[in-house]
Amino acid sequence: MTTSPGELDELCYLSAQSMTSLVTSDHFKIIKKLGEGSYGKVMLAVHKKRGTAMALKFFRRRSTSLQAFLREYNLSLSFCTHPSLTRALGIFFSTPGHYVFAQQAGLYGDLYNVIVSEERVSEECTQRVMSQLSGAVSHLHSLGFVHRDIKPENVFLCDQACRWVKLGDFGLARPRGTQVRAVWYNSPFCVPEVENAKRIIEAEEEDEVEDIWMSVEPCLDSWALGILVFCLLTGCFPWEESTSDDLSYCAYRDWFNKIKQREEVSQNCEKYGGDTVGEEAEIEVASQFDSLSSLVLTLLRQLLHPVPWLRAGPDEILSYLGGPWLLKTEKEEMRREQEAREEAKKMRERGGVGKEKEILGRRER
Ligand SMILES: Nc1ncnc2c1ncn2[C@@H]1O[C@H](COP(=O)(O)OP(=O)(O)OP(=O)(O)O)[C@@H](O)[C@H]1O
Repeated sequence: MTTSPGELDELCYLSAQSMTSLVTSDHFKIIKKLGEGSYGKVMLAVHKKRGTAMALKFFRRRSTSLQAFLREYNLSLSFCTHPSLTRALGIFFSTPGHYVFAQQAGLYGDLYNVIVSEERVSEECTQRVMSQLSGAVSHLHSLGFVHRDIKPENVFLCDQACRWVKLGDFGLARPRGTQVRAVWYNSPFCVPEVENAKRIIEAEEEDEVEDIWMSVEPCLDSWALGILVFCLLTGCFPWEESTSDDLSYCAYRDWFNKIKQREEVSQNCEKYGGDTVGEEAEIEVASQFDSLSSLVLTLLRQLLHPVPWLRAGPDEILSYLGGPWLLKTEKEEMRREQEAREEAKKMRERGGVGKEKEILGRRER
């Protein structure tokens, strides 16, 4: 089923008729602030009659249009039915200063905190998160929407170990095919196809402004998922901005193009006969990807394809789960070996000699 923009507009029109004004404290006990954004803040609250905990999202009326508020609320309420999407709870109202709606609350912070607080998120945890996000984003895409703002701050945690995460913040989500002004911003999450918009910002100073328009397409989300995989595995960004001004991005793009060329040559050899290029020297990976396995590099080349219409969809991630995403460093190998030895020693001391070989064997596998 593909949702037409008209359906969401209709829901917004209907909900606008039943918007009520409330005094928040009459109905909710505010527990604490969960976070804030440019639009306002998000508070953890308990509904006084129902006793249930929920996130109340407050949008300043001064800076938020009613239409934008209702669009985010209705999208979250009616289309975010996947377990890894943050769903609205059917409660929305206004106060003199804010528009407010209630949403499922993630009680364990967001993915940004996980990335900055841990030296490195384990590959198991990365894969757990990415498999859930793959499903959530595919679900949104199947309904005809593109999220357009996937980043660690918008992935909320329902437990400490990221066994259940939820993508939230649908403020920028739009139906596929919507024409929007291309806006460049200084972040690796910003796709390379808006690089021209950066030139516009530069030209603005000289008053030569002509807007560039682009179509909202699912490949915007694929790019963000690729960047997120990299952030989780390495704890840092692959580059500062996805433009020709950024040396690290250029190094990635050069590596990408070399691999592509070699693949094309070898496909032609297979098709038309001739020498294969298997014995050629290995193409050196851009240095920021040094610690990643060839498996995850192949996935990243699909998601972070510089040409938007050749980018893979979010469901591509599923084909790469289960295998290694990180190269094992010598140090890690030694740590594992040491752990196995200690575990085996403990077993010996407890008299479980038979198990010792099993442990060492299991570790070596
Ligand atoms: N449903 C929720 N459950 C738990 N925490 C939430 C929830 N919604 C938002 N938060 C927290 O509040 C923060 C800000 O909310 P939100 O993601 O909606 O705005 P933002 O994208 O950071 O703001 P901006 O609009 O400026 O980009 C989040 O990073 C998260 O930590």
